[in-house]
Amino acid sequence: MLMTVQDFETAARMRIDPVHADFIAGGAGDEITVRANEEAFRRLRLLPRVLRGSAERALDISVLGSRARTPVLLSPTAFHKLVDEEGEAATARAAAAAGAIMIVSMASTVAVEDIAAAAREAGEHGDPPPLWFQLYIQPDLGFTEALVRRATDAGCAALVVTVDSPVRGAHERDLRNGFLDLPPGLRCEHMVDPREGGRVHPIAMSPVISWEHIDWLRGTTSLPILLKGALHPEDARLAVRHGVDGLLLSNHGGRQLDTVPATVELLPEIAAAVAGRIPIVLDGGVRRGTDVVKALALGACAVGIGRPVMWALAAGGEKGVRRLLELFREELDHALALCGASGVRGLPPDLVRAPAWGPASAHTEREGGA
Ligand SMILES: Cc1cc2nc3c(=O)[nH]c(=O)nc-3n(C[C@H](O)[C@H](O)[C@H](O)COP(=O)(O)O)c2cc1C
Ligand SMILES: CCCCCCC(=O)C(=O)O
Repeated sequence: MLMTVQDFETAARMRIDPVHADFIAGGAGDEITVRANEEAFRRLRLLPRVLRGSAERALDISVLGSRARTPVLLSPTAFHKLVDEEGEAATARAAAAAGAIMIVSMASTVAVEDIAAAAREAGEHGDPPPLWFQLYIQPDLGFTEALVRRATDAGCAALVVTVDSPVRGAHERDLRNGFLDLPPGLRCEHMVDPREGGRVHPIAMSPVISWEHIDWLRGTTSLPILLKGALHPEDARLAVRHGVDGLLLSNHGGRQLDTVPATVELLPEIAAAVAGRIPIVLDGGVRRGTDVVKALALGACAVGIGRPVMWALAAGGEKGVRRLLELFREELDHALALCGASGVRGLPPDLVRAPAWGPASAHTEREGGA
């Protein structure tokens, strides 16, 4: 029975090519940050209040004009057709049914128009939250602008610009496995260039992308823009100054620069830097309802999940992702009830106790003896 995120991973591994499982699980370098994300959540403690709960908890959110029935959104992940023949269309149907925002990856194997159609189909009897679109700004700005227009026309309600990838992270598992390209028959649908008779461009990750490009994008679109992957508080302040509407506080699930801190560890500092001027969504290592509570109490308005969605899709297709999102909902509601909270909004930071991070705890660990 699929009762935890770990169960989905175990089930997925029984069904998919180990090379693809490595692509999903893996990170950059020694994968120190991959592990740090989950470990940081485990180290945090919840300190509940008593005699103040409510019969039902409100889990709905509204962020940058997008309303959702859950604060757990689907972070952008590439190549869903690697693990399911319907790929991102199946994921979108599950997200729409759960009332969850899905961020469509620029590197998706289904086109945004078809993903949007799938979401509408599943949300037919309700009102599904809109999709958001993730973008790597390409040095070819004409191509980038056309893609932004395409995502906008498809109904995407926000742009998530990934800025932690001036070059691609060193995914050593993929290098060892020789997994350097998509298998025949699959392609990044958004990289098909109509100007060049349908040639498929590689996604450029370019170190020349700068704040000027963010200014350019700001002038090109009226959609809300979130930056994904800014980790330094000074960059968070700069984002506000450059007219960015929100942050997706993310270290790319440990797949870009290895040894950067866990995102939840950075959250209080980033929240202080933006001081409520723009909303913060956090991803990286969110595996439990209690993790969601911790992130929201420390200043995020929502959280994203990456690998769990890929495992669920691989384990059970659309039904698998539906079950995963239901599981997060059940766990979140349960954790909130136990915390004496009436919903996901306005959770106070004193709900979370953090051990001393940094040199003091490192010293204690050494003394404990390894
Ligand atoms: C298989 C995989 C593919 C990813 N593809 C993208 C992508 O196309 N664009 C992007 O900005 N981030 C991408 N990410 C990073 C996720 O958006 C997210 O930041 C990360 O997975 C969150 O951490 P988690 O996996 O621990 O939940 C990818 C992550 C994984 C695991
Ligand atoms: C060169 C293809 C880039 C796909 C981007 C996928 C991604 O971000 C990841 O972490 O993997």
